[in-house]
Amino acid sequence: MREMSGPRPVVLSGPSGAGKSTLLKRLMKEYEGVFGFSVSHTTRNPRPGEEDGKDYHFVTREKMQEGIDKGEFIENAEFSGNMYGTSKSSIEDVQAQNLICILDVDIQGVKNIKKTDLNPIYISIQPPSMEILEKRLRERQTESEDSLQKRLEAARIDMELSNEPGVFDIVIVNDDLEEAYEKLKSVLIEEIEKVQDAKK
Ligand SMILES: Nc1nc2c(ncn2[C@@H]2O[C@H](COP(=O)(O)OP(=O)(O)O)[C@@H](O)[C@H]2O)c(=O)[nH]1
Ligand SMILES: Nc1ncnc2c1ncn2[C@@H]1O[C@H](COP(=O)(O)OP(=O)(O)O)[C@@H](O)[C@H]1O
Repeated sequence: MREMSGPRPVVLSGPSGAGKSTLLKRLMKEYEGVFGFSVSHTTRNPRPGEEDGKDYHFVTREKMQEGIDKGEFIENAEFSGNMYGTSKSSIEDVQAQNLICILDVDIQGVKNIKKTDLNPIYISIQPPSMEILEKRLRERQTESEDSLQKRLEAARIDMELSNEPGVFDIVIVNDDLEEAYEKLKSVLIEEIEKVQDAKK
């Protein structure tokens, strides 16, 4: 599946509420025509403002399981009571355009992608502390209390595993947003310039 000459994909992971989407949206806006987002499938309900086919492919459990059984996914996981997964075509669609494919997956996704030949750059976005993470998740106002607690529980596991050596190429602590964004850019600038040069 990996095009040897194409740009290396990027996996962004880290606790829910760490700031992955915020950083990603900014990156994709600043470097239009450089990145392509791998649109995952999920069984969770769309949030206000989320678009089907853009943020996620919103599907039923039955539909998702059917795709998994057919071998259409490179990885899938259960997170906070819902199914999430990366389909092969979501990555191929981006790679066919010679863009840097960005995947936003949880820690189970990271472990399973390591078993494939995708060979991405692995980046973990971490919150400064559990307290700040909880505050940001509450202020985002997207989760029920139950869903919030499940995310915090998963965050504890994520924060432990992410500190193990060799799991991530880089761990970025998202305290000050500007600083975190600059760090993310500096990690990716080499790949960004390759794509920009190829277009000239
Ligand atoms: N393994 C895996 N995890 C995913 C996928 N898509 C999203 N996730 C992860 O699922 C978790 C929940 O995502 P979401 O419901 O959008 O909530 P949010 O992270 O709080 O905005 C996050 O950790 C995502 O990184 C996927 O295709 N595979
Ligand atoms: N550095 C930061 N300082 C303060 N708030 C932030 C920062 N980064 C993100 N946020 C806010 O925290 C919340 C969670 O960020 P989000 O990007 O949705 O996280 P994720 O995609 O990792 O779940 C959002 O409301 C976002 O606006």
